[in-house]
This record gives sequence, C-alpha cells and structure tokens, in this order.
Amino acid sequence: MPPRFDSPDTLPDTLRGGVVAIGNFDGVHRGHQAVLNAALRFADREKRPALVLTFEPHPRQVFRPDIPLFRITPATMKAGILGALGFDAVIEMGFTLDFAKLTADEFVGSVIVGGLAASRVVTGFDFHFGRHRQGGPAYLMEAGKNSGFEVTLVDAFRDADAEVVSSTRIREELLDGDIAGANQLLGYRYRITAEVIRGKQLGRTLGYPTANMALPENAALRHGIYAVRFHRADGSVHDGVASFGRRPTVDEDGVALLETHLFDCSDDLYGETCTVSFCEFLRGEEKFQNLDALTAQMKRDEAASRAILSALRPISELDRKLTFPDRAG
Ligand SMILES: Cc1cc2nc3c(=O)[nH]c(=O)nc-3n(C[C@H](O)[C@H](O)[C@H](O)COP(=O)(O)O)c2cc1C
Ligand SMILES: Nc1ncnc2c1ncn2[C@@H]1O[C@H](COP(=O)(O)OP(=O)(O)O)[C@@H](O)[C@H]1O
Repeated sequence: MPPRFDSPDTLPDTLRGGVVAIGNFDGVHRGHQAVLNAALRFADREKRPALVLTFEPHPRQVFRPDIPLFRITPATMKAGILGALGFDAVIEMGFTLDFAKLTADEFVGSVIVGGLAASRVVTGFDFHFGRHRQGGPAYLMEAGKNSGFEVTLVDAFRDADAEVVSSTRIREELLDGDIAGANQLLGYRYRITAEVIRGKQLGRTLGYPTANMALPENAALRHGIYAVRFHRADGSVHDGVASFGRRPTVDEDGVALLETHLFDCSDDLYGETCTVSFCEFLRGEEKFQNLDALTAQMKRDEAASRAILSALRPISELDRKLTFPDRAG
C-alpha cells in the first residue's frame, strides 16, 4: 500500500515536484490505466515521484447524495491497486461542496502549483475541474504554460470493439453477471474486500462452511454463484466457490451476503478482512426444495469452480500482482 494523504499540503518534500495523474479513477480500469501508465512512464523517464491526485468521497456522491453510488473500488482498494501499478503516493483530497466552488485558477494555484508543485500533470481527454467544470483540457494546457508545469492529455481508451471503456459499462456488466466482460474492461479480476462475519452456522453442517461478508447495500453485483480466489490477511490465496445473494432456500427475507467456501482451508476466519477475486459466473441463485438438493448442487458448483480455477491464468501484469500474488516472480 503506498502512502496516502488527505491533502497535498501534507506531502513531504521528497514527494513534491512529481508527475501527477489527476482523476477519480473509480475501478482503475483499462481506460484509467492508459492515463496512469503514461504518468508512470514520464515519472520513470524524468526521475520524479509518481503520484495520483484523487477525490474522496467521489464527487458524484457529494453532488447527488440522494443517489447512492456503487463504488467499484472504495478508497483503500483503489490505493492498493495504484500501489500495484507502481505509484509512490496517493492524495485523496477531501471533496466538499465548498471545495467544488474553487475556480479553475484557484485549483491550479493552490493544488497543482502550491500543494503538489507538480512538474507534470497527466489526465484523461475529458477531465474538467473548478467551479462549473470551467477548467477543461485547453485551459489546463494554458495554465501549464503560464505556471511552469507540463501537461499530458491521454485519449479515450477503447476496447477491441472500439467502444470507450468506462466505469458505467463495468457497473452494467457486474449487474448482468458478465464477470468475464467486466474483468476484461478492468484489466484485472473484479474484487471485493470486507470483514468475515458470523452467519447462521448452518454451512458447516452441510459440509460447506462459508466465510460470510456483508457488502454495501447498493453493491450492484448479480446474485449467483461464482468461481473465486480468496485472499487472506496474511497474504495467502485460496481457491473457492462463492454465493452472492439472499439464499432463498434457507432464508426467506435475509439480506444479500457474499459467502465463500474455501477448498483448502479450515481455519477460523471470523473478524478477518479478506478479499474475493471474481473469476467466473457459474449460475444464478435458485430456491431448492430441500437442503439435500442444495448440497447436491453445491457439489456440482465446487467441481465447476475447481475446473475453472485449475486452468486460471493472469489476464495482465496487474492481474498477476493482484489475483496471483503467491505466484509472483
Ligand atoms: C457454492 C454455493 C452455492 C449456493 N447456492 C445457493 C442457491 O442456489 N440458493 C440458495 O438459497 N443458497 C445457496 N447457497 C447459500 C447456502 O444456502 C448457504 O451457504 C448455507 O445456507 C449456509 O449458510 P450460513 O453461512 O449462514 O451458515 C450457496 C452457497 C454456496 C457456497
Ligand atoms: N473451508 C472453509 N471455507 C470457509 N470458511 C471456513 C472454512 N473452514 C472453516 N471456516 C470457518 O467457518 C466459518 C463458516 O462456517 P459456517 O458454518 O458457514 O458459519 P457462518 O454461518 O457463520 O458462516 C467461516 O467464517 C470460517 O471462520
């Protein structure tokens, strides 16, 4: 995890004067990675620290608090992924309605020049900042000339079908259960981090103990069964099969839970913060007539998941670092 700051004003001198990628980067998807990798290359070439300036909470949550935003990458996960990409620090600038009132000039003066003393700013083609989104790409280029920092604007990144990769598309695919599609756009396997909580203690009696996690209420992931890799706090990785949903067979009106059965672990996981990497969608959630029918299906799910996971390969260098940390090197 790289160091995280809540304001550029608290940066140590060693991290000032860097190459700074600016954006919300929810998901850190392939489009974001095009911007982020450009910043990393410049930082490497120019022997300067590589930083990300992002905003917390997500500005959309501040402007539209009535519409809960499903974050693909909450702040801590985002910082972890940025660290895996190679960034030296992440600045998670507090975003408030007052902060949003800064003019583009004030933002450049107090944040880019004052706080960060940026040598170069790298953003996407459509990044706007300052009151009423008044500062766009042309404004930023001009400000860079006047204030002495370089500006790099990175074009929209498109997938193989020439469609722009976006967080909105990824949210739609997660809701559809198209994990393979979402993973392709992310450039790594979609992951969720949460604490393991207690459930009904029924799983163990079925021969399928499951590590239960509560997800945010608005987690827009399709209910169903998934082949997953499970990352424990000690860094160990375990293959497993997970169910996300309301468990209609055993729980009439329960809340949706993510429950993972690990194939090769019998430890007590309660209270541990763990991460689940989603590798493939197996089937939708069903209501079974009895527990025998459910466990018979769970056995088939386990077999399907084992077959998929035994042949699983990284889809990128980033995915190798995140999903296959034990096979690094
Ligand atoms: C591989 C797998 C598949 C599952 N499929 C279903 C399902 O289709 N329908 C359902 O109601 N519950 C399903 N479940 C959830 C089980 O009902 C649940 O894990 C079990 O009741 C244990 O609950 P507990 O962890 O609270 O003890 C599934 C769980 C696993 C691990
Ligand atoms: N192979 C395993 N996979 C998942 N959890 C396991 C495993 N072996 C032991 N456990 C432990 O058992 C708990 C799950 O047992 P279970 O009977 O399903 O209870 P609960 O309803 O609280 O989830 C997990 O939270 C974990 O602490």
